[in-house]
Amino acid sequence: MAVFTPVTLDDLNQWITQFPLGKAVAIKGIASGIENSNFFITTESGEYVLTVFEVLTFAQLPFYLQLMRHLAERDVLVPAPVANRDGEILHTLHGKPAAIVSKLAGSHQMAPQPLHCGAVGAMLARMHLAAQDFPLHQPNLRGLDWWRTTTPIVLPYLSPHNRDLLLAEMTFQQAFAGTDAARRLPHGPIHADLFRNNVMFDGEQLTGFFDFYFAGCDSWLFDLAVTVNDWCIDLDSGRLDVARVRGLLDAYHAVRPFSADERAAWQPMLRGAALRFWLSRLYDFHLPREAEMLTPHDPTHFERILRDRIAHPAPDLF
Ligand SMILES: Nc1ncnc2c1ncn2[C@@H]1O[C@H](COP(=O)(O)OP(=O)(O)O)[C@@H](O)[C@H]1O
Ligand SMILES: N[C@@H](CCOP(=O)(O)O)C(=O)O
Repeated sequence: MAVFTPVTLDDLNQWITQFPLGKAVAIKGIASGIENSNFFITTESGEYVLTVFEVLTFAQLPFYLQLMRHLAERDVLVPAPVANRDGEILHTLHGKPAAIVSKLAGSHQMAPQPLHCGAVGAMLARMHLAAQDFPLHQPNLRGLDWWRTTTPIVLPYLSPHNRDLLLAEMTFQQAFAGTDAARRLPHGPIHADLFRNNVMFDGEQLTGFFDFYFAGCDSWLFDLAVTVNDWCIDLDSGRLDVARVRGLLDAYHAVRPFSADERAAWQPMLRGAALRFWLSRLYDFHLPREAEMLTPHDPTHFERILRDRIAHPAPDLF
């Protein structure tokens, strides 16, 4: 379980008086997160999610919370931040930034079919379009600059075989980022972590995207590559499942058609998206933070995906 900052029902009841939510009746730590301390809370007015932010700062958080509010107001299915009586959505709990958001119905779809992938692709395209006029800017904090900083930190922990892979892929990605096609890619606010465990489904109905705390401005295609690398693969091998890839890409394309530049950038982008999570998992695995209980994600999963994307071309964008 990853609860870095414990919050008791008494703590919560003293704090929640500033919200129009009534008295808190239950609080339960959520085991599955790895970045923040998350809790399901029940109040007299319903069920919500409380997040105490462990890494992101007061200065960075308005981007994420305002983005969620912006999207929710435009009928993109995301948790809506709850404002206190002064209209504020970013708060302080135990000296750390904290927020309450609405709880999405349903559960994760961990065995997605092409139909589920289509629902995710269509909602992702709607999200990209709806965020176009979002006025705040923050870079993708897990983008190329972060890859450059993190590579030398994790390198000493790697086998020679993996060291070669990481260095070669960094060279490839930096060259790709310098091309005109890469610079021309349409971009804007992206989710940047849209894995199966960050989407809720109620049966076959998508009920929402959540966990926007890796969001930032980057190419829309990068967001798509992150999503395809999780939703459309066989989890054991990391290989792409063509029917699910087609379901996701075709549904996205129907809402927001791809450009020729995006088609040209698709294969490098899938590799870059695999590299990003290989790096973060390597970092978390070899340099873990203290937590009450913490289960780091397996880095070899994304090493396999990266090797596969290098060895086998993915289905074309359209
Ligand atoms: N708004 C929400 N509605 C419903 N469940 C949520 C919501 N936010 C988080 N959760 C639940 O909490 C779990 C952990 O949240 P997550 O945002 O992934 O944590 P972290 O940011 O620490 O990685 C999710 O897998 C989900 O089950
Ligand atoms: N999706 C990332 C890690 C982010 O954790 P999350 O639980 O907040 O999605 C990964 O799988 O490495």
